[in-house]
Amino acid sequence: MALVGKTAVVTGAAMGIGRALAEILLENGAKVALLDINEAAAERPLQALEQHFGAEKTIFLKCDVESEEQIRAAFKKTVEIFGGIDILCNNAGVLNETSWEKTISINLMGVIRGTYVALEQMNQLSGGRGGVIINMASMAGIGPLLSCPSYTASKFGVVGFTRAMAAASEASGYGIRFNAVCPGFVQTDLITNIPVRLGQFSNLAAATHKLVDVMGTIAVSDVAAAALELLIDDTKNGEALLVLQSGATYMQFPTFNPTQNKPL
Ligand SMILES: NC(=O)C1=CN([C@@H]2O[C@H](COP(=O)(O)OP(=O)(O)OC[C@H]3O[C@@H](n4cnc5c(N)ncnc54)[C@H](O)[C@@H]3O)[C@@H](O)[C@H]2O)C=CC1
Ligand SMILES: CCCCCC(=O)CC\C=C/C=C/C=C/[C@@H](O)[C@@H](O)CCCC(=O)O
Repeated sequence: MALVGKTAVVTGAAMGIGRALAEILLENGAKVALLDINEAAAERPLQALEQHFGAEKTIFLKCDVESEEQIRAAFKKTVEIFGGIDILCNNAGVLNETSWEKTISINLMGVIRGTYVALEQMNQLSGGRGGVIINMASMAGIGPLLSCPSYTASKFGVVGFTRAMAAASEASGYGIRFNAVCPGFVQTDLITNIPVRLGQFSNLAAATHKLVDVMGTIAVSDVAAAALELLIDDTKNGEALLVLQSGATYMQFPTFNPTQNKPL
């Protein structure tokens, strides 16, 4: 899908990966609604984006992805201003093993909430224009990260939800592609103060730091470039794209043959 003239919504867009997603969308000609719970953090980046791409190309909307009401209001405003929604990047996320219910509510339920509300605007079966939904998962959505079981569960959930929605959309004719991005460690605030974020698993902080050292970190622009590939390539649906220092790789998952009741 060519991005020129399209409208995108990015959650968690005030900083980190979300901000980079907004930037690459704008660079490729899309209009972007930046949603975030943290209005103050969005102020400067928004000004910079407005200066660079034009104030008419961006809008900031304060939105907590834990609230279906706030998501619906933000999407409604986006449609009023930009005329529709073609792209949703469900990116907002936290790492907080102490508040594990909040971690699931933001990282997994936030993706599901955002997707279901977006369907009301995007689904071709209900008058929408179709489009693409990108869900920000993690490498921890493919293989478990020992120090953060709840975060891992949330990201496994995001990958599973994305693959199931891709199949549902294809079978039903929503006209929407669904893909997940699965980065390794990325240089953002989320990987600072790791022991505090790990809560009862803080004893495993050293093992996690060692993993960061071994794997290295990637830049937010690497993640945005991988997401761009999934946005523009119309053949990609139900993919989980692993993004590491060595490059991006499409994950292969085991398939199951129900007639033989065994893996293929
Ligand atoms: N940094 C990393 O190493 C990796 C991050 N990810 C994922 O990428 C996504 C973005 O993370 P980063 O940019 O690294 O984190 P970050 O902490 O730099 O940015 C997260 C953004 O989400 C916003 N946010 C948090 N809770 C929210 C809520 N309830 N509603 C709306 N916005 C909310 C924050 O205000 C912030 O602007 C997350 O889903 C994270 O799990 C995935 C793999 C690796
Ligand atoms: C402090 C954690 C930040 C989490 C932010 C992320 O989403 C980054 C995830 C990055 C890497 C995940 C790696 C998972 C690897 C496992 O599947 C396994 O291959 C490694 C097992 C060893 C271990 O868990 O230490």
